[in-house]
Amino acid sequence: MAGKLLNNINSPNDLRKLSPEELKHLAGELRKFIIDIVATKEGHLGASLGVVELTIALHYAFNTPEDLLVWDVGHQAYGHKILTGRREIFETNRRLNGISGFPKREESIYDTFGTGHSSTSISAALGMAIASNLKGETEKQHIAVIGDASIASGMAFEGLNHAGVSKANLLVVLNDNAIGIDPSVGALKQYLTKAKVGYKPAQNNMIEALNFKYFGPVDGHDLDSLLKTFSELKEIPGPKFLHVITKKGKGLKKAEEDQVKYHAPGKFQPDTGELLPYDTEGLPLKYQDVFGLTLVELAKGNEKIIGITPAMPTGSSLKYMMEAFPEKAFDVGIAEQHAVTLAAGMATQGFAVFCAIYSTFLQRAYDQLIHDVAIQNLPVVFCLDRAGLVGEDGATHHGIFDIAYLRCIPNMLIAAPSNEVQLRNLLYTAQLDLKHPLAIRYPRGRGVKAEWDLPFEEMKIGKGLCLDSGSKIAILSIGPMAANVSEAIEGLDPSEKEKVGHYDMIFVKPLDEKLLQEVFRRYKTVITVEDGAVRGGFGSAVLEFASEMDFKGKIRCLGVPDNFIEQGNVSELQEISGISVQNILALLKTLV
Ligand SMILES: Cc1ncc(C[n+]2csc(CCOP(=O)(O)OP(=O)(O)O)c2C)c(N)n1
Ligand SMILES: CC(=O)[C@@H](O)[C@H](O)COP(=O)(O)O
Ligand SMILES: [Mg+2]
Repeated sequence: MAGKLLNNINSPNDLRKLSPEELKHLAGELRKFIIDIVATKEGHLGASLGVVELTIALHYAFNTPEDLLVWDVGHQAYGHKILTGRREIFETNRRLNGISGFPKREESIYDTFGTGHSSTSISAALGMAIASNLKGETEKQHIAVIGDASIASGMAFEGLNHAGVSKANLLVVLNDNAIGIDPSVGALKQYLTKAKVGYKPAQNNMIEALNFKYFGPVDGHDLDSLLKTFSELKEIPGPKFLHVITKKGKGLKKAEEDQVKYHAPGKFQPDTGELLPYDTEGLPLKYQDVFGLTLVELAKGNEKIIGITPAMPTGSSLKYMMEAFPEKAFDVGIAEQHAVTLAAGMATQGFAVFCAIYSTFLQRAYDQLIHDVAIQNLPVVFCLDRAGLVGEDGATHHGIFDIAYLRCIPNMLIAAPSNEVQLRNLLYTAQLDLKHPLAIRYPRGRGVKAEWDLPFEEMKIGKGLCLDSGSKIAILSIGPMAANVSEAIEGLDPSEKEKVGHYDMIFVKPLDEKLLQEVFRRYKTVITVEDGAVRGGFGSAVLEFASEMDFKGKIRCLGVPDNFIEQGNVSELQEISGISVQNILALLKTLV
């Protein structure tokens, strides 16, 4: 499927044998190859299309893998993967047992640093550059490629601040396409926009103020000028910064026109970019939309409601609130730490703040959760989207640690709805008169109910539900695992079924101790099922309480095991983790 030139590129050495004219043809072939594969296998499209020329120029001009190239986030590194020996296996991208959708050290020597979360590249490349100095490798080049949304994050600035007073041989390449997943936000974006249109960077350059030598802006689709610039930059020691202007989705008209949609568009026609029709008729709504639409509904009746998202308005569906109440909904950019403390600040002033963050990205703001929210017992509501196994994004993105990392924080309440109606009612309850911080975790993808927008009902904090009572085994599920458990029970024979009770606990903290005491009295065997890390998670909470109660029966905890789970679809990953319907059914069969 690859074009004639690309077919012969098995490493950057092959690339370096081509003439500048051939490199331009290669760019066309590489772009087509990415489009053809992503069109059928899905994945992140726009970012990789935007850096085709930049990728070729970097590998051509620098001596990779001796020179160390670090990609920020890594969703734009498809071209890099294809040019560094993974062309033949690129169709396994993001699949079970295939290659990762992000750079990964164990996958290739060209992947110098594992990524997935943003804004780490400057610190990582600086670390490598300082290490090279210590080892006396003075010729080595270190390059961080970072996007305009990712560089606005605090961590990137921590890296720049340090690099500016170092002797590190570091080149920061800013890939500025003026968009993240959604349009970039903030004062830095305004500054970069001015720099592009001839603002006098020499007099007023914030990058130079940080002791970097500033170059650019250059057209990131002009291979000749990229090659010339890189060959000059190689000769300049110390921290350098190159501002490159690119277009996200470059080369596929539809992707250029709708950059948000084509960040990761799903399946499409490779020649036209037309999205393949996907019939959603009769399917339940996505959890994210239940969150986004419910928040708007609640905000209509409660003027104290505020919404915050760090850079994921579309992914979290906070966009609905941003459209309906622009003055009360904030996209703060890739700034999870700021988002949490901003929410805390607003909460001190009596607002009902809903901070929508993907579970995996909240990891960034752990101290803020403890220091700024929980110690002050501020009633911020954390809407943790993408909790559980997320699928094809893999180990960097699974939202599996939240229960364990939140459960140990005093004052923190943790809920996990098992369906959309519960999610709505939890959101409703959260804005009534919340006394503590509350995390509501829900999964990626669609819910389970045909009807989701039923009238609101207040939920009792810390109250679980008995879905089925039995005589021998109690299964305690949390969140969306209720559906797997119910289906597994359905797979039992009627005589087996009556032995199994099922409890949808809804709250991890506080646990429904009254319900648990009843369970411990009634059953000899208890199974807990969760879609998060089994160590320290919901099952551990039940074990702790069982020990306090001196429960004499057996407890089995099912959840994501103590190793990192790679990419695959969610069903495959649930099976590997031992929490699929089949896994639960098989266990029940052995126990009844
Ligand atoms: C810490 C963190 N927060 C949020 C995300 C989700 N995310 C992935 S890519 C992206 C936008 C990145 O934009 P930019 O750096 O401009 O790169 P581009 O996509 O334009 O190439 C975001 C918000 C993430 N990966 N990591
Ligand atoms: C690279 C990255 O972090 C995001 O693009 C992420 O893949 C989005 O995930 P969702 O598809 O679940 O919104
Ligand atoms: Mg960008």
